[in-house]
Amino acid sequence: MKQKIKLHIISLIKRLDKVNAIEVDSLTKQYKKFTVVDDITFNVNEGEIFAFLGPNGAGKTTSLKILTTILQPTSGNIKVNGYDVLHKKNDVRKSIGVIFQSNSLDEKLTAYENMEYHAVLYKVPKKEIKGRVNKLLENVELLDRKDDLIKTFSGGMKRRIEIARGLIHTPQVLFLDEPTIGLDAHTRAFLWEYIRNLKDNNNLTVFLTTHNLDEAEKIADRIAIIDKGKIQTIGTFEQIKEMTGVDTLEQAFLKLTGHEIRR
Ligand SMILES: Nc1ncnc2c1ncn2[C@@H]1O[C@H](COP(=O)(O)OP(=O)(O)OP(=O)(O)O)[C@@H](O)[C@H]1O
Repeated sequence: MKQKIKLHIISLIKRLDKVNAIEVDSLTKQYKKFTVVDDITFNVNEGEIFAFLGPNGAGKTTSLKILTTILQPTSGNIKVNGYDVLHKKNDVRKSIGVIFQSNSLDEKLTAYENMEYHAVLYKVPKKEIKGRVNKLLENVELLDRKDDLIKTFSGGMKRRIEIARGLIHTPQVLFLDEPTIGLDAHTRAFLWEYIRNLKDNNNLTVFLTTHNLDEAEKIADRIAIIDKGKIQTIGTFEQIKEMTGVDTLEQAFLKLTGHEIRR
């Protein structure tokens, strides 16, 4: 309850002060002498879908891990939902949902049990758990499979469960690392629509990484093109096309980086 009130107050302050959901100032991450993320600065507005578009090894996952408090930056100031990621780790964690590339579901538990376990971890009030789990399973069209073991699910179904699970504690910002990688066209389209609906209906802020040009174009409000740890440009699809004087995101990427996104 206390946490709910706190989140509500922060959301009100944000609206009054127009505080960004994510603020990144001069973020750098180095491993020994190798700079993986190179002095990047950007903001994400509340209720915005923001995509980090770049090839393998560009530094997308590393950035996402820093924003979600899993990795420490070498330098830079980062705030998520108004909380500093270095000094207010727990507050950041409570206010976000994170879905990683690899499956993190327990294969030996049912869909319902996986969701319930997560709800307990995130201290969702006991009497609200059943309702929330069922609603989210319904939203991802898997309510009829709630008592089936995860090991019997397809890759696309698992991804839908993971996203639903990431929303169980009603986070304000959802982080998705390559949300539709390896999925068939139908599941991809379903998830794109689902993510857009979350933004439209719940004012959820979404930060996603992708190397899929189509994905960035279809669902992102703004796109940051990242290559070799550096942000090359940030803007809407239309702005990026205009800035680069080309017709597609693929051509814009080539023009900005000098190489294709798939190397
Ligand atoms: N612990 C580590 N030690 C050294 N180098 C690392 C470490 N983690 C990542 N890297 C390197 O940092 C670079 C960026 O990796 P990152 O995973 O952030 O890229 P990415 O854009 O998310 O690509 P992908 O989609 O392939 O994950 C890569 O060259 C990777 O090898």
